[in-house]
Amino acid sequence: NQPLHYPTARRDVSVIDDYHGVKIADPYRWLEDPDAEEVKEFVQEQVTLTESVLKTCDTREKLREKITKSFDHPRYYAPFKRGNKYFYFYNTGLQAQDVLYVQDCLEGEPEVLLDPNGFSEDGTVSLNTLTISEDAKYLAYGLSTSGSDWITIKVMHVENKIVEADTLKWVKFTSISWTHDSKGFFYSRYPAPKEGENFDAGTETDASLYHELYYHFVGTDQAEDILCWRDPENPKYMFGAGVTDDGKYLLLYITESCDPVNKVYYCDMSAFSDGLEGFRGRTDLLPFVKLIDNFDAQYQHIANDDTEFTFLANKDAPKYKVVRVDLKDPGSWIDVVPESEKDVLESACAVNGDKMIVSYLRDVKYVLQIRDLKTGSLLRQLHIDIGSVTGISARRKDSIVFISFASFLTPGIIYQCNLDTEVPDMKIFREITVPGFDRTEFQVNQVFVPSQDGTTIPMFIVARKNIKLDGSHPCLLYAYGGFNISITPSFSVSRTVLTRHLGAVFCIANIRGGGEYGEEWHKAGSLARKQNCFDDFISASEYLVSAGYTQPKKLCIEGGSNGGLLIGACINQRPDLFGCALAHVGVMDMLRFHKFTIGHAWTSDFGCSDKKEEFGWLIKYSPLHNVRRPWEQHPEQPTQYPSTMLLTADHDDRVVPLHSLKLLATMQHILCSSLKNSPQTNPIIGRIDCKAGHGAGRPTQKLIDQAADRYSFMAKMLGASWNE
Ligand SMILES: O=C(NCC(=O)N1CCC[C@H]1C(=O)O)OCc1ccccc1
Repeated sequence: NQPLHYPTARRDVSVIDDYHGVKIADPYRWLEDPDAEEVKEFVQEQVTLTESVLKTCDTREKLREKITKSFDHPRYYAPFKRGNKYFYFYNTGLQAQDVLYVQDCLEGEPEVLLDPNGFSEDGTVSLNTLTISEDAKYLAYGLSTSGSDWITIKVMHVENKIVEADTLKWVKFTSISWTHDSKGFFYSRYPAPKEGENFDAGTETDASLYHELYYHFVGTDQAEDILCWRDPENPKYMFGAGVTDDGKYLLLYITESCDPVNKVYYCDMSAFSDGLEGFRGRTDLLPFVKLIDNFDAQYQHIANDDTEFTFLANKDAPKYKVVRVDLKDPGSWIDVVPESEKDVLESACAVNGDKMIVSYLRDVKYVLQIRDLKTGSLLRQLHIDIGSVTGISARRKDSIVFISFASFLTPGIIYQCNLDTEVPDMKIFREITVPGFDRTEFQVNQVFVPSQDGTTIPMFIVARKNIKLDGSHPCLLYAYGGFNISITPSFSVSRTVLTRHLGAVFCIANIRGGGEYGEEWHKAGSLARKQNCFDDFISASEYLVSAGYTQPKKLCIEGGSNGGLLIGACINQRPDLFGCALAHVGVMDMLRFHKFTIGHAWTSDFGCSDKKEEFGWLIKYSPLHNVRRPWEQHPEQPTQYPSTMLLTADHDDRVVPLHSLKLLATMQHILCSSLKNSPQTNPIIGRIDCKAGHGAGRPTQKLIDQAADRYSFMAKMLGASWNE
């Protein structure tokens, strides 16, 4: 490929920070201001460069066509019952956003209740959250614009579909929970950010601090909302509230980071003679009792029978367990379902009055059981194939529950399970089929790969049947590795097109930092041990080469967000091991991430450069600070960085675009532009989207276009050929 003309970005060598005595230059600091003309020019130049490269990727239009065709199939989501109505989301195939339907019974005539596609021409307004009142009288929903985390809450009257005047602004990271009198709901918000002229919510990078819990009465202005809780002494604290099934208690969850730990306070609302009316206009907060007032563990409410509360918890149980406490005797906790030796207790949901559906993760595959809510004893194993339970739609009062399932070769099945019958049947309620996808052509296997320190890392490998292990296959390896998040089997439309038409092998490595084996696995890939994530991913890559699936120049690695950090760190540490790298919305400046939007909440996995010891961890792998010329590092075997695409978007206020912009400028400077005949001939480019964010709510067309761009780039750089 002909040498590219990279834009030259100004280097402000005067910006030098002192971290505990260590001087660190940050010449692209100016790229941190999204409103600066110079930054907009930098972005535009990168967009032009990237478009010039993508034009040469000759599978781009074929991929766009095939992915569009594959996407064009009806997609149902599990129904959920509220009051005496059923609700469900459905997409005919290529609709930008899924549509909410309502019906009087499962066989009833469905009606469109809420169609987010009507909120914008280009589908960039999405439904971020939705909660229906207990009697199904009202629907409260949060709309997000251009993929930003900011939402605006609206209220709709379900019966006549009239949207009330209520408009709640500056809401972010919230649950919505109605009081059972349907007079209003609890929600969380931030103070309004300073709105300069033409303020474009979601492009600002200000830190999100001082979260507050409010109660909104339907039919009133937000200004009259009742402030229920806040904690100005702890600006990082975040508040989530939920009304218990009996309508009696308000549970307040307090978190201060992304660690699976939270405080639990409760308020007995039955003590209020007239609901929250009595609190109108008052300035004191709601009277909460502090059940758990520390961050030692995570507690998630499952059910309560008056003062007897059942929680899913990880207190002294890194693989989680079900516990119970009586509010009258808050010191004595009992185990209802003890922690399992091997399996991670992933979820527990009270159903059919006296039962609970629990899901376990066993070597990254799901196990589903019905247990007695009181005693925890096992009643029934629900058989499911290798794959993921992607949703359990059930309430304690329901005897009919819906279980959503998907896997690498199963686009989606919704099972209907009647818990009243002796043997609960798992009947197929809906099944998603993808045009042109024939599962019999593919095989999935799971291997366990030793990492550098001997830890075995699970990896799923999806390939066409009977491929020769001759190292000839283009291979796409994906991982995440953080925040206690488990990457379990899922179906991907674009991936099926890659395996079908480019002969690609697709792999997911369940590296440390995730939740695959519980809290120990998460901690083993965090803080001082974050390097384990990179070691695991490199070992997984080396396995794919040594086992004959692929070879370095045919191996593409991909990850997003914390997974984008993974990609950035790995191409710095082993530029020789990969032919292509795709890093989505990566956290790339590990010394400054905590200063922007919600980044301060991530110090639980990363640490913080404000602390000397933690600065020592971060400076060693921070992508932005570890770009070096491989041909200078190892003159004996001249190598270069893989072809690299950094993807970001202007309204990403989860991981602000400055991370990718600063890394892009740094890589292009060090590796590409500043040397005349630089050995770096593999392109280093950025795909910067507009009216788009971190990922949630992305409209179908943008999903397709991005997939066509990144995978046609991959195909060209790996030399993969198209077979019809
Ligand atoms: O920040 C996150 N989640 C973590 C997240 O989005 N991360 C963590 C690292 C970068 C990015 C990612 O990997 O998607 O969600 C916001 C939130 C809500 C409630 C309490 C705390 C925080």
